[in-house]
Parts: sequence; structure tokens; C-alpha cells
Amino acid sequence: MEDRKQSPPHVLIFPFPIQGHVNSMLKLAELLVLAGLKVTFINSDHNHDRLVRFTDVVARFAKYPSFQFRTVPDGLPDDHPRAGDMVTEIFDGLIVKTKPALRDLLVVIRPPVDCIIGDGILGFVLDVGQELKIPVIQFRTISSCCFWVYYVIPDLIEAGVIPISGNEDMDRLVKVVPGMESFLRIRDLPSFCQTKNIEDSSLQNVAMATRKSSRAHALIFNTFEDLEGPILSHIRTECPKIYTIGPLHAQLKTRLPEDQKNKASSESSNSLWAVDRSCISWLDQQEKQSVIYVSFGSITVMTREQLIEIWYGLVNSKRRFLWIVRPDSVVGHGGEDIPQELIEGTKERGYLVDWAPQEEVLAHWAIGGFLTHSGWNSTLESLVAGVPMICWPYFADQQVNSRYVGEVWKLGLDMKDVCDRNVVERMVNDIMEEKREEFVKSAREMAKLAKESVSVGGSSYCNLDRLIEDIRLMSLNM
Ligand SMILES: O=c1ccn([C@@H]2O[C@H](COP(=O)(O)OP(=O)(O)O[C@H]3O[C@H](CO)[C@@H](O)[C@H](O)[C@H]3O)[C@@H](O)[C@H]2O)c(=O)[nH]1
Ligand SMILES: C[C@H]1CC[C@@H]2C(C(=O)O)=CO[C@@H](O)[C@@H]21
Repeated sequence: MEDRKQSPPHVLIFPFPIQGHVNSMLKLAELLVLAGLKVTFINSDHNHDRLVRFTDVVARFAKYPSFQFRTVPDGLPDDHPRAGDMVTEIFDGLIVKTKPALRDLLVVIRPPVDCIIGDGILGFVLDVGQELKIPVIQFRTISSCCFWVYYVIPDLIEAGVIPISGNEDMDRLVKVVPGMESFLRIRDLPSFCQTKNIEDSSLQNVAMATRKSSRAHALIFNTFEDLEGPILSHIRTECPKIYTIGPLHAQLKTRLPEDQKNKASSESSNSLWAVDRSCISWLDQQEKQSVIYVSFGSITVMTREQLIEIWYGLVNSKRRFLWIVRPDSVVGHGGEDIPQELIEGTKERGYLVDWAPQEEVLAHWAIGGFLTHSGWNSTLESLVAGVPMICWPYFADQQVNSRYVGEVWKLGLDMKDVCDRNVVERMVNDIMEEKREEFVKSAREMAKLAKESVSVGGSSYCNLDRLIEDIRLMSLNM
């Protein structure tokens, strides 16, 4: 018993198995190991193979003897695309295969786990923890503003906002989300809420998982108080113990030893795709703040028509652009030819790669703007780099995030559900020139606040210390 108390607490971290979740939760894992905790990180077999294949993650974590990876199946065939249009299948696989595998692992793993940090979207982790009497802290990898909208889904249903009828005025204010009464429109609701069917499985999944968070020992957000303080006050009325510890990529930089700080965002990544670094050499040859960076994250899929509209918008803007087009991101293309003017325009001013070192790209002096899908990691990475955004949200939290970027934080423009070459062209020129000054000013101010929050004595820095202390006390009480 004495020995047990002297050994560091053992934390098991379990993310939803897609890039945006693995990325931020692996950063938290590294921060906990740096603080002397023992950490077991659970990857799906599929993701682990890719992480090992495309990154230096094994070598990077080998220097931490108290860290280990363990893997579980995700219940999907290996050639399954695991993309954003297949979320229901991903959830089904996790319930059927992953939940029992996780439970079995927790029973046999030694030393026993003192605390689980589970992805907040996976409500079953809380059930497994309660059954095995292991405290569960939830980490929700989305913005807290979207979390709050998910939390009040029962109120949205009761008020008749959901289901959304076919002839709904999408610009109508929602009015029943506390703290968002004056700016949240129907079109800004998370995609899963914009449904005609209240039995929809994605709506039910996010609603139920989010409500469960009030049962967790605590709730972690990858955010900071100066960014989302007002909404966090509302959430705290339901979930009192909240740790805001982000932006995590910036917090990791603060806490890594001096000689590893730069590696954190350049050579080292947590990518599930092969990083093409040739885009950095291309950026090196461009003028200061002349390039618009375009990326829609790891699971967005688009139609060929949307691809062509965005492509025309970029080429017609006459700006230089670096565009990430994942090989699996365009659906329903029938091999049609790409118009010659797009090929010529891209040769002159554009550069396309499958996957880039995004944190490093956003910090590059040649980048002047970011056309993004408003995934939460991308939003935070852009914010820390002080880069103004154009938002083209695809699904989930992205509709809420983009409204906040455009209307509340004033960090850019929200293109929302429009995909039109003229709008893309105009917004690119607004961000890069016409309205640049106002956005750069607010982006720089917010970047300063973000960096202060993760500096020694800042809110996120202190909150991470408090979280670590909380976990240590948990293991002493067991
Ligand atoms: O070429 C690229 C493109 C992306 N990234 C990284 O991939 C991550 C992408 O994360 P995010 O921007 O959050 O987008 P998604 O991959 O779409 O993330 C999912 O997970 C997020 C966190 O829950 C949610 O906010 C999103 O809506 C959801 O789609 C970021 O860290 C990027 O730096 C790269 O390293 N290289
Ligand atoms: C695949 C998506 C289902 C919900 C998840 C999520 C969340 O609410 O935590 C946000 O977007 C995606 O990452 C997940």
C-alpha cells in the first residue's frame, strides 16, 4: 500500500479515434508525462499504424519511460474511409467493439489505472469507469461554445427550434441558448442539430454524451478563459469543475525543455497522413503575408462542384495560395477534366499538397490568411499565430465556431453554407487586403491573450497545474 502511494498516478487517456481528437489528447498526454505522471494512451489499431508510419511519435515518446501506447480495435474494416460522412458507422464500431475491449484492458492493466481521461463525446467511457470504480475526467476537444449548444439540445427541442422544417428562415435568431441570444442563428447551429428528425442518431449521440458530462469528476476544455469565459460561466452552472488548459499546442511549447520547443511544431507532429514538407520550401520563396492557406482538416469531404467553386475563387482572387487536398476528400468525381484556366492559375500562384505541417505553416511569415473548415484545433492554431480566417464550416461544432470567429471574436469572415466562386474571391481579397487591418488587429490581440494564458502564471498554465494536483490527490484517496 505504501509503495502504491509513492508511485506516480496512472492515467489512461482515450480519444475518439480521429485526427482532431488524437492530436489534442496526445498533447495533453505529453504534458502529463512531463509533470511526472504515468500515462497509457489508447489508440485504435488503425490510427496507431498510421501514426507510427507517418511520424516520429515512437522515438519522441521513447524518452518518457512512464508513457506507453496501447491499442484497441475500432470495429471497422481496415479499408474503411473513416471520413466525416460516415460518423454513424464510426460510433457503431466503437460501441460494439471498442467499449468491451477498453473494459477488458482496464481490468488487467498494471499498475491499475487511477484516473481515466476519456473523450467527452464517448459517453460509454464514463459508464465503464463507474462500473470499475475508476474516476473519469472528460476531455471535450471541441469549443466550449459548441459544447454549450449541445448541452441545451433538450431545450432546443422543447422550444420547437429542432426539428428544423424545410421552409425555415435560416437567419432567424435561436434565442434559447443562454449567452448566445443576440447572434446565434438557425444556420449557426451545429450540423447535427440542423435536422428534420429528432431521432437522428448523430443528434441523439451528441445530446446524450454532452449531458453525461455533469456526471464526470471534471471536464477539460482545450480553450482559455479570455476567449470563452462568458460561455464557460454558463457551463459551470451545470458542470462545476472545469479545467480550461488550452491552447494545448502552445501550452506544450511553454513546458517542453528549451531544446525541444521548436521541434514541437515542425519536424514532430501527430499526423495520420504523410506530411509533405515541400510546401515550406515553397512558402520560403513567397513574399511576406502574401499567401492564403487553405485546409479543411482531416475528415471533411466535398463534392467536385464545391472543389471547383473554391478553386475558381482562389485563382480569380489572383492571390498566392497553399491548398491541402487530401486524396480522400473529394467525393463523386467522375474523372472530368479540370478547366485549363485553373491549371494555369495554380501553376502561376498556387501550391497543392496532400497534407502539410499545419502549425508550422500557420506560423510562417508568408501566410496572410487561412481559409478553414473551423475545426477547433485549426481555429486555435490560427488564433495563436495571429492569422485572420475565412470560415467554411463542414459539420459538427464548426458552424458554431465560425459564427464566433466572424461575429463575436471578429477574427475573420464566416462564409458559412455558401460555396460560390465570387464569394470566395471577394472574401480572400477582403482578408488579404481590403479589410485586412481590422482583422489583423483583433487577431494579434487575441494571439497575445492566448500566449499569456499558457505562460507561467497564466490561467491555462495554472489550471493545468490544478488538474495535475487533482489527479495526484485522486490516486492518494484510492
Ligand atoms: O494538412 C494538414 C491539415 C491538418 N493538420 C492538423 O490536423 C488537425 C485538424 O484538426 P481540426 O482543425 O480540429 O479539424 P478536424 O480534423 O476536422 O477535427 C475534428 O475534431 C475537432 C476537435 O474535436 C473538431 O473541432 C472538428 O469539427 C472535427 O472535424 C489540426 O491540428 C491541424 O494542424 C495538419 O497537421 N496538416
Ligand atoms: C465525428 C464527430 C462526432 C462528434 C465529435 C465532435 C464532438 O462533439 O466532440 C465534434 O466533431 C467531431 O470531431 C466528432
